Amino acid sequence: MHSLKNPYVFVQSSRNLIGIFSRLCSSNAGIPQYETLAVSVPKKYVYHVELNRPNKLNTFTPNMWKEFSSCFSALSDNPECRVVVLSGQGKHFTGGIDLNAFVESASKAHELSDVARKARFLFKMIKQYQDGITALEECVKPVLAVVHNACVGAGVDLITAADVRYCTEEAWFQVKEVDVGLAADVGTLQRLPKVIGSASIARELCFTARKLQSKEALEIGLVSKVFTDKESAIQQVLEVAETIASKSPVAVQVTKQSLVYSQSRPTSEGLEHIRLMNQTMLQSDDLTKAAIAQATKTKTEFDEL
Ligand SMILES: CC/C=C\C=C\CC(=O)SCCNC(=O)CCNC(=O)[C@H](O)C(C)(C)COP(=O)(O)OP(=O)(O)OC[C@H]1O[C@@H](n2cnc3c(N)ncnc32)[C@H](O)[C@@H]1OP(=O)(O)O
Repeated sequence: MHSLKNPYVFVQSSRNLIGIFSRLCSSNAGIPQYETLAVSVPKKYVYHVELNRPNKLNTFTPNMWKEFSSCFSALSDNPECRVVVLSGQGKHFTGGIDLNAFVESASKAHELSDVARKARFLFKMIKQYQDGITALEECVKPVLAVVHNACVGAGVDLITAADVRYCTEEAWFQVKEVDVGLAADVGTLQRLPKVIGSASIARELCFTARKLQSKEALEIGLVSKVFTDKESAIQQVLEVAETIASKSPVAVQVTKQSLVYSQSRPTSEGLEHIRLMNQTMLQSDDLTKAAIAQATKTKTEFDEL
């Protein structure tokens, strides 16, 4: 039926067109665009997310926390994305939270007259910031972080929520929060001890806010590898990402989900979780395809997930 003769059809098709048009405007050939993050696709199935406030040392603004949530949630759902490489543009990986923006946001709480209202305001703000970091952990695709130069404060919160960390020789890390009068509250205190497997070193780093150089970061297991410079780091980490992307997305994504689920739970609960996952996933075509490819020493392609 001609849409002009039927107002309902006309309204619906206009809405569809507006939806398509606004999606086209907000994306670059299907790649979502953000104000504080630059997203590109350097290899098939490999997405590269860069902190993109180089003139401000990639410091975190209120919008950046929100964009972490939207970006990593979108990548988690995007079947064309199998692995994410995370790095920073400009001189440093990140100088941590934008202290000017932070003071401005926190001072809004002081404008409220009552302690309960102030507390509720700050509770919501901290939750939103926490959600931005947790989005990396909740993204079912592996996130490989590449740190160059400074990774301060919120930067450590961010990378400890990633799956694998790499850095350059000049990189350094600092759990800076106590120096700015804060107990870190968006993930470092919870994740760093698990990531490095040493409560003693984690506590020392958090209490003293001392700088941790790349060599020591490698020794304590904060990073998997140290590269000479950023360019070679990105190039080689993209190759790691490509290897991961060539494998069954079912196998890789369920592996991440099981690792994340199990990291803070008893082994028996982790085993039950993977049992429940694999009662379904073992029926996937990927298992047969991968097994045949292994047995016949051939390559195979897996459908998008
Ligand atoms: C609810 C709370 C949630 C999360 C909380 C997170 C807490 C944190 O992130 S704590 C850590 C906060 N960050 C800092 O304390 C970093 C302090 N800065 C530095 O250590 C250094 O500036 C540097 C990042 C190592 C960079 O050094 P360098 O390359 O030598 O540049 P500078 O000359 O020092 O700085 C250039 C310019 O940037 C300004 N600046 C630096 N860091 C920040 C920041 N975090 N926020 C705002 N502005 C920052 C610095 O003041 C300089 O400004 P000029 O106007 O050019 O002087």
